[in-house]
This record gives sequence, C-alpha cells and structure tokens, in this order.
Amino acid sequence: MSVVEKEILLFWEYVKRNAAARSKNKMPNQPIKVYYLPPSPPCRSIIMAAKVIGVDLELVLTNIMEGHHMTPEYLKMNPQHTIPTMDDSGFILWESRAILAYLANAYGRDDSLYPKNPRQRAIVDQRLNFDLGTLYVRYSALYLPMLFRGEEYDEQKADQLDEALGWLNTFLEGRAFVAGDNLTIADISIIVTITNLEAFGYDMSGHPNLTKWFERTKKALEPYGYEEVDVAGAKVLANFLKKD
Ligand SMILES: N[C@@H](CCC(=O)N[C@@H](CS)C(=O)NCC(=O)O)C(=O)O
Repeated sequence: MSVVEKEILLFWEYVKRNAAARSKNKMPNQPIKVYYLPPSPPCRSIIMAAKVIGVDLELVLTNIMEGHHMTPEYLKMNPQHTIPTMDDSGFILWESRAILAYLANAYGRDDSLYPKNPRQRAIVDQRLNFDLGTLYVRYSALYLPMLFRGEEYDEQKADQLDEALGWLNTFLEGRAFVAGDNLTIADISIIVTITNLEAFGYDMSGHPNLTKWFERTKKALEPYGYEEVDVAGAKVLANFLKKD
C-alpha cells in the first residue's frame, strides 16, 4: 500500500471513529430534567442554551418561595438547595455555568458554543468566571436587597456594578461576542443579568460596546426564546422593585 493510500485509510478511520463518538453522544436517552423557576436568571440561561443546542428539557417547577428546594428529596439531590439543578439520567449537576458547559460538551452539534481549542476555551472560561465571581455578585449586592427586602438604591454598590460593566465593555472592544467572533455559553450566561438591568431601567448608555453586544446577542437568541424566557423572567423580577 502506498503512503498516500495509507494516509487516506487512516483519515477514513478517523472520520468513522469521530462520527460514531458523536452519534453516541448526540441525544440523551431520557429527557434531561431541570428543576427551575421561570424568573430565576441562571435557570433562564439553561433554558435558552438548551434551545440553541437543540436538546429537549423536562422542566420541573421548583418554587423556592414555597420551599420546594428544601424537601429531603431535593436536598438529597442537591445539598446546596439551588436552582437550576439538572438530572441527566441520574447524572446530577448544579451551578448554571457548569450545566451550560456540560450540555454544550455532551450534546452540542459542534464546539462553537464551547470551543475545544484550549486558548479559545480559556477565554470562554474566563468570561464565565468573571460572570460568576464579579458581575453577578455585584448585580446581586445591589439588586437582591432591593428586590426581596425593599431596600433603597445604594450608590456605592451601584458604582461597583458599573465598574464591572465597564470591564465587560472593555472585553468587548473589537469583539462581536464576549469571547470572540461567535456566540458562546458565556454570552448566554451573561445576557440574563444584562436583561435584568434593562428591565430595571438601569442606564447602560455609558458602555457603548456593551449596548451594541446586547442588541446583537438579543437578535442571536431571538429564535431560542429570548423574549418568552429571558425578558419575561426579568419583567417578573422588575415587578418586585419598589415603585416610587
Ligand atoms: N451560582 C448559582 C446560583 C444559583 C442560585 O442562587 N439560585 C437561586 C435562585 S436564582 C436559588 O436557588 N436560591 C435558593 C437558595 O439558594 O436556597 C448558579 O448559577 O446556578
């Protein structure tokens, strides 16, 4: 066999192996359960990502206002008692960003939502960690006391949130999406906070890259439930804000 024939054979084996691995991974055997509540921001990101990926979810309403997350059954599954929690044929996972990465890895048609290239993936991970450790923390510090305890707007906390939005604005310099040229799970994780801010009337006009990205990402997610899932959930939360 010539060298060229050997190369062709090896390549063909590689194509077949990959196709087999991909088709094995493609669809879950049973519907993936997600314990959720519609207005919950991290739950909204999971529902939109599943639609982008094209995987069906069985949504299990879990009303944390009524303690559905504190039952012995729920605590056995997730001792940290948070929503969203995912059950994929007995594989239990919580923390929305970990769930996003799992769904994209396990069921993504390709790796565009969560790249396999180490450096590209590292940028997506950096954005997800920024979201978890900084943006969502600063958003929560300002708004959760206002939403659930009727507290007043705190200027110092607002400045800290605006500083985080400024960093996000800088990350977006020369990029269409938060981690590069295409939509990734980092955009889907971050947009839910930005959608809340819009619903709460937060002025983001000082961050032009951010506002342009927001419009672009809304359009990208429009076919995947942006209005029905994300905006609708944010509006429910906005109703909790004290009106002057
Ligand atoms: N970092 C977590 C946050 C999850 C979280 O705090 N969810 C809230 C609802 S939005 C919750 O479950 N609260 C009830 C509790 O913590 O007991 C994630 O992204 O999944």
